[in-house]
Amino acid sequence: MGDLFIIKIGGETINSKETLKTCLKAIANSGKKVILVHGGGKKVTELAQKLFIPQQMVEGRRITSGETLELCTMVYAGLINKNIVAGLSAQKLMAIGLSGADLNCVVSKKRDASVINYGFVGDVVKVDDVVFENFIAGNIIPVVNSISISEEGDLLNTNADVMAAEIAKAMSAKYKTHLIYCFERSGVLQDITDENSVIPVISKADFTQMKETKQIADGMIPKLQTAFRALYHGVEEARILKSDALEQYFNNENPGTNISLH
Ligand SMILES: Nc1ncnc2c1ncn2[C@@H]1O[C@H](COP(=O)(O)OP(=O)(O)O)[C@@H](O)[C@H]1O
Ligand SMILES: CC(=O)N[C@@H](CCC(=O)OP(=O)(O)O)C(=O)O
Repeated sequence: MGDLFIIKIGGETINSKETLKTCLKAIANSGKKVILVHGGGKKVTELAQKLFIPQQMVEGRRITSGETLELCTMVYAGLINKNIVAGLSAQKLMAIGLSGADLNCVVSKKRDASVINYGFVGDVVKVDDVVFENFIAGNIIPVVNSISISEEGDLLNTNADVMAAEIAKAMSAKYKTHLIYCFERSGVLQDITDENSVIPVISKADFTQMKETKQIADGMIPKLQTAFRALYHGVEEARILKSDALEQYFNNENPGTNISLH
């Protein structure tokens, strides 16, 4: 079985031209098969502020009104997605930008509103592995944003970590999949104020305990939840690291935090 790297880049990475370029360069230099997944939540939050559209996040997930969904679609599936495709093109790589709606590649179901009403937020129910396989086989890097589509054809906002993990799960029947979350910190930190407190390996029990003590919070919650789920469903490796360290990762230097089922 060949290796496939599902690399997810988040808000801070996307907002910094330099960091984004470093990341894309590391992908190009690696010569590996890659699916790139991105969010961009911070850009949406910034723009929403300018447009006076109030925003609310619950455990790292955005409560998405109709107006916010429009903004998310414009930002994730438009500006950010095309910038990344252009950045890969600058590295002489062929890339195609995809939302879940394109070729119906990631189908989701609107979240049940009975406990918390998240609005137009979708949980992934189906990933079309053949669509991704065809691009990869043609040496084309799929660049997937966090807009998905429901069975009824409605666009929905999906957390980008969820998108990445679900794609990794779906591809693990054919590849040894590696789920790599790149973000702005050095890994999962024992103490959020201390960049040197990276936890090299985190287990489910550690996560549960650190969530309780609030040492792990906000956007780190979906990253770890989805990573454990992915490992449980056949993904070979899940790791959280600083975006600048992607090259070190490809050089087998084990930067950041390895997520372990045990
Ligand atoms: N223990 C922790 N270690 C590292 N980051 C943490 C931790 N707990 C909470 N976080 C927060 O999680 C954030 C990452 O989530 P998020 O902002 O959604 O990133 P991204 O946009 O890259 O997905 C970090 O910026 C940090 O503020
Ligand atoms: C439902 C939900 O929370 N969707 C996310 C999608 C973007 C995202 O996940 O962006 P980052 O990876 O940069 O955080 C949001 O709108 O913030």
